[in-house]
Amino acid sequence: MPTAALNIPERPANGDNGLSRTVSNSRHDPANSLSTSPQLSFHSPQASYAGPPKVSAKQLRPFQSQDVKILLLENVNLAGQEILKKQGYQVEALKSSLPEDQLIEKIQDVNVIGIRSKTQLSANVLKHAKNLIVIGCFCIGTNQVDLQYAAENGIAVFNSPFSNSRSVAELMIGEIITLARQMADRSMEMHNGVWNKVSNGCWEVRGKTLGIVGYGHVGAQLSVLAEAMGMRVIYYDVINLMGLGTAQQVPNLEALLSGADFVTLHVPEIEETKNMIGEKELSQMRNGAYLLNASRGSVVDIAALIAAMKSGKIAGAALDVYPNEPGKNGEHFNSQLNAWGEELRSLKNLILTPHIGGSTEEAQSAIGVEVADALVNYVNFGTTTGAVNMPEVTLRSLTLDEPNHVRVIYIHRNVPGVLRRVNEILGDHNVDKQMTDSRGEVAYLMADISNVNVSEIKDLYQSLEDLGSRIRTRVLY
Ligand SMILES: NC(=O)c1ccc[n+]([C@@H]2O[C@H](COP(=O)([O-])OP(=O)(O)OC[C@H]3O[C@@H](n4cnc5c(N)ncnc54)[C@H](O)[C@@H]3O)[C@@H](O)[C@H]2O)c1
Ligand SMILES: O=C(O)[C@H](O)COP(=O)(O)O
Repeated sequence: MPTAALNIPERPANGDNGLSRTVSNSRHDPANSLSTSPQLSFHSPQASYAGPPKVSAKQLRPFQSQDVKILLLENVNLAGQEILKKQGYQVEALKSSLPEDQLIEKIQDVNVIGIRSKTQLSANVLKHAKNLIVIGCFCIGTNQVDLQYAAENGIAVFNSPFSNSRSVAELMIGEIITLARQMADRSMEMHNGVWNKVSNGCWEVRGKTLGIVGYGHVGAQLSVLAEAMGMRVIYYDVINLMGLGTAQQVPNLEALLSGADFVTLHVPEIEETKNMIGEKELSQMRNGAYLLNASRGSVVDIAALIAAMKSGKIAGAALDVYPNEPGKNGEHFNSQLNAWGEELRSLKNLILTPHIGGSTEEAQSAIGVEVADALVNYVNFGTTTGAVNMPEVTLRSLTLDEPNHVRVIYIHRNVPGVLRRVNEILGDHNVDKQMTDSRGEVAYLMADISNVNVSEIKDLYQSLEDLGSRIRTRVLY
């Protein structure tokens, strides 16, 4: 009987139309569908994600809240954890990331996973995540997730695009002055009981030129702060952007490198930015210039940087990110992790920080709330606003005076003829509203349909599932 496989119950004997008991949520295997609440229970929306007050908004439930399993890794902020727990979801929160074998074991069981920059959600890991519907990156970068694989398998990915930008920019300002005054070395010497008062090679930053590579959220914040300290700002970006204040865009990377006293990197990790700063680029920098990297470890060829610092070409550097980073606090940063580890640590006027650019109380709680809200909205309503790998689709809420409505979500391959076939299926019902959009190979359709009873849901669900274009079908009510 198909109902068993789909976890869609038969119409109950009490005459209830059964909508409260029904859910369909599949990817490729209907056996992975999640079952639903046996009680009819409409909940008032949680304050954390309700947006503007909607007195009669009906909170859709994809399945019983306590059936939703969430795994949070890498010490996701408590503010975010609380939002998810308040929904009644099962939340397991770990402080560290997990090595691939442990991750593969854990991910098989969960519907939602929350990570930060360390956890690698590769295709190899995600192929084991048969119940996963959404990933929350509680950070800015999403390079650690195979976004395309996720989209093609109906897994939405959300991040927090700018909640830690200010924290990173402020750290850069602190580091620029620290490098210019060799402050880290002087402090280290004093910690070792050595008094070493020097002015040789120490500078004010006023009047110096800051070169920003990547003028996005972080770069633009930094630009404003640097000008306030009397620095001149130039920037290089692959797109034309209006400079803030008197900052000036330069036409290429070489112009930036040769024109700046301090070069700071704020680009994403993509193919084009891999080893973007290597031997050649370091040689194009001014003699005695400084390099700062708080973007991703893959952007700088560190062996080349070590050579440039040893030769005196580069007077100082600040690194917050590394090609290989420890998975948790207390692990060692040494040559076993990165071949040049010990050599790097021995250099003078080099600030090494453990990927703390976004690690402030302000940034972490803002990120926690933003990403947790996005996850709740996706799980409960199917809303993809802000998703980084899916078309952005939302519909106004269903209301409490629409008890027999359901929301159909259909993620499908973006091929000709699908909408016609989907609408033939939905057309047997009253389609109140519908929105569809595509992004690359994947399309996302959301439709609210009315006057539905349970047997119709089962048929509707199965008909959508049977279409060859289907990636994932969800029915929320
Ligand atoms: N160290 C940390 O804790 C920390 C915190 C936040 C962000 N980050 C990293 O910093 C990166 C930048 O953050 P953001 O919020 O400013 O991102 P963003 O997307 O707002 O800005 C990135 C900018 O880089 C530009 N860009 C892309 N490719 C480029 C190229 N080849 N050459 C020049 N410019 C290029 C883009 O056009 C964009 O303007 C993130 O992707 C993330 O990896 C690190
Ligand atoms: O991408 C980011 O936001 C930063 O790299 C910070 O990552 P984290 O949350 O792992 O510190």
